[in-house]
Amino acid sequence: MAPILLNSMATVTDLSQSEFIIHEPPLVTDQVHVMNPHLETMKEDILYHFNLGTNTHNLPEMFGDIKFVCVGGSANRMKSFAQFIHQELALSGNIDDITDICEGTDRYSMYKVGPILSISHGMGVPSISIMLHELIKLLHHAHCHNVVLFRIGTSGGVGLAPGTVVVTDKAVDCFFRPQFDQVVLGKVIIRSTELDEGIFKELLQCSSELDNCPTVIGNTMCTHDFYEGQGRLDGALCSFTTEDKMEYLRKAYNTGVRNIEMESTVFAALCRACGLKAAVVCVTLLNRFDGDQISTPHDVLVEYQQRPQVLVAHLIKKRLGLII
Ligand SMILES: O=P(O)(O)O[C@H]1O[C@H](CO)[C@@H](O)[C@H]1O
Ligand SMILES: O=c1cc[nH]c(=O)[nH]1
Repeated sequence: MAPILLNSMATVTDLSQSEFIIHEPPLVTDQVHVMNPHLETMKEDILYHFNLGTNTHNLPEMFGDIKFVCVGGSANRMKSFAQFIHQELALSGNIDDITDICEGTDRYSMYKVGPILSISHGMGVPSISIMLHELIKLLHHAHCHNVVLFRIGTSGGVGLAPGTVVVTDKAVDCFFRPQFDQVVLGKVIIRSTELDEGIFKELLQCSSELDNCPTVIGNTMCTHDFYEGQGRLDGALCSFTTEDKMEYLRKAYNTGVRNIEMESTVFAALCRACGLKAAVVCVTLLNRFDGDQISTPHDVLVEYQQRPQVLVAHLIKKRLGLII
């Protein structure tokens, strides 16, 4: 059956017309678009996994000034990013006083430093997807505008030296398609994963102003698994040969894929569908043509993980007029 186009305000009845529905996003504007008419009828919205809510918290007062949101898998990374950006912006106060806004739940951690929100999202599409639904509603309830989102993460490199930062051009699925498929009421909704060209070019320019931050623009493949799903030979299961793996990686490389991680497609799709500008900035921990195990010493991995943070912090400081 041919795909049909679904605009953002289509009703559920439209879903019965096709197995495959391509979701048309709104134009990116300065507003956060929540694409859900049901929200307007709710007396209260409980952001359960953040332990926040519209009746229990003054979201505009708490978050109304947010301009940048940085997300990454690990709670510790996002805490250190909050402390790092606090120092970079030379804000007053002690970095040890930056507390987890979501401390009432252990699902995600959230830190606010001036106009920057730093949030952990766990591993994989379902985990970041839940976080993003609540984050986008939070930004909406807080009346935020002109917000840019960054995923600052780690990845496996495809034909790149370990430690290279990849700024994502297109987030692609494991068939190398720039799309995210969401099953809704038993039907597949296809959403575009195109990212904002302006921001990834700005990030590339920022990288050229930094020492020790080798950066390329490339496609990022998002998988639903770290082991077999990323063509690793070292999982508890493996159903393919070394040659099969190499052929898949070569195919990926030839379509423009330069790194592999586990959240970029849904991140790009949800941000785009809600009119938010976004960028994916992930460092490579290894070159997958050379192996599967991450055997790099811990201190080197820590330094690699800081590269996306340094790059995004540089862009934020430029945008805030703190450096020219
Ligand atoms: O570095 P983070 O953000 O955790 O992301 C990457 O690392 C995890 C796998 O180790 C996956 O979630 C992958 O996307
Ligand atoms: O190979 C890697 C490394 C980090 N994260 C991934 O998803 N894959």
